[in-house]
Amino acid sequence: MPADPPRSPDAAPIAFIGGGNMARSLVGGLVTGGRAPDTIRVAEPVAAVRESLAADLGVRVFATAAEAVDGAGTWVFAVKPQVMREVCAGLADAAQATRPLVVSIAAGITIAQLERWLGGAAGVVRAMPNTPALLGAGVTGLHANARVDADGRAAAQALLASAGKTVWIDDEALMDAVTGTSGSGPAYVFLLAEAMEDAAVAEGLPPEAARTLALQTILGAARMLTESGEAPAELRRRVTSPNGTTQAAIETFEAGGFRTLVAQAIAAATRRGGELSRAHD
Ligand SMILES: NC(=O)C1=CN([C@@H]2O[C@H](COP(=O)(O)OP(=O)(O)OC[C@H]3O[C@@H](n4cnc5c(N)ncnc54)[C@H](O)[C@@H]3O)[C@@H](O)[C@H]2O)C=CC1
Ligand SMILES: O=C(O)[C@@H]1CCC=N1
Repeated sequence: MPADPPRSPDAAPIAFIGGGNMARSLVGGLVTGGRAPDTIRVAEPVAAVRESLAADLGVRVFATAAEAVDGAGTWVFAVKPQVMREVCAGLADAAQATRPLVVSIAAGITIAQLERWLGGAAGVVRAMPNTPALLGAGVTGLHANARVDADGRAAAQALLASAGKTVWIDDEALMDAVTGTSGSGPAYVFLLAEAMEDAAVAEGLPPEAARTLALQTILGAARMLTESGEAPAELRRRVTSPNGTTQAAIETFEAGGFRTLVAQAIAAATRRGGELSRAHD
């Protein structure tokens, strides 16, 4: 039997407001990392989601945010940008009374907005994780306002580190670019997987073989990218024999404007972050 992970029963309670996909990934990472589940309080209005969080992870669940934040020193806002203003307004009195460390993972929503909606003068960390957090293989960009002290920054970093790597971003204006690169980024790789699989089937491969070939290629390439210490361009060069098959494919990608298209896609996602902020102010 493997040893149980170290437990931290004395850890100060942490509250999640919103118990959807990203919250589940982050809470799962915390529990796997050894945080006592009964120190995690999750507010989630959908009963079925609430019950499955409690059953799967052993965390304490509540129907309302006000109940979940009671006694918690860190509040993680994991609701959609559309409802963030209303959710914050409902907690403003409690925020002013208890001055929690606020962590928001909502795309686009700015620290100034969060402070304003919470009644002013809050220590806020804006974080942008991504779904591989579910496997502990995520990456999160983090930006803190000046009201967050070193302990608060360390606490926020530890929280997100349970989901994977963390990167501090000094300029909050760049958080939408983080969203466009890594927050939305897993979907770009999934799209590539779909396209490779479809193309393989179009070349005559059986669907099951096409999926295995495409997915394992992406996994192997991702591991080489992260484990070899080599630059992506160098790894690509080693696959590309002169006048070989890879060269034929890469020339086709380049002629089709692949790099420009990727840049345009990330720019569109980045712009949408700003639009979400303005639309839900
Ligand atoms: N899904 C992703 O890949 C990523 C999402 N995000 C951000 O995370 C946030 C949540 O996204 P998801 O987890 O994907 O959405 P989701 O829809 O799975 O989860 C949001 C949850 O909030 C709950 N909720 C709604 N109103 C509430 C309220 N008043 N109080 C408490 N909970 C309430 C909903 O019932 C839902 O379960 C969004 O702001 C999104 O921008 C950030 C990084 C990546
Ligand atoms: O698509 C979205 O708006 C969210 C934020 C990053 C990933 N999913």
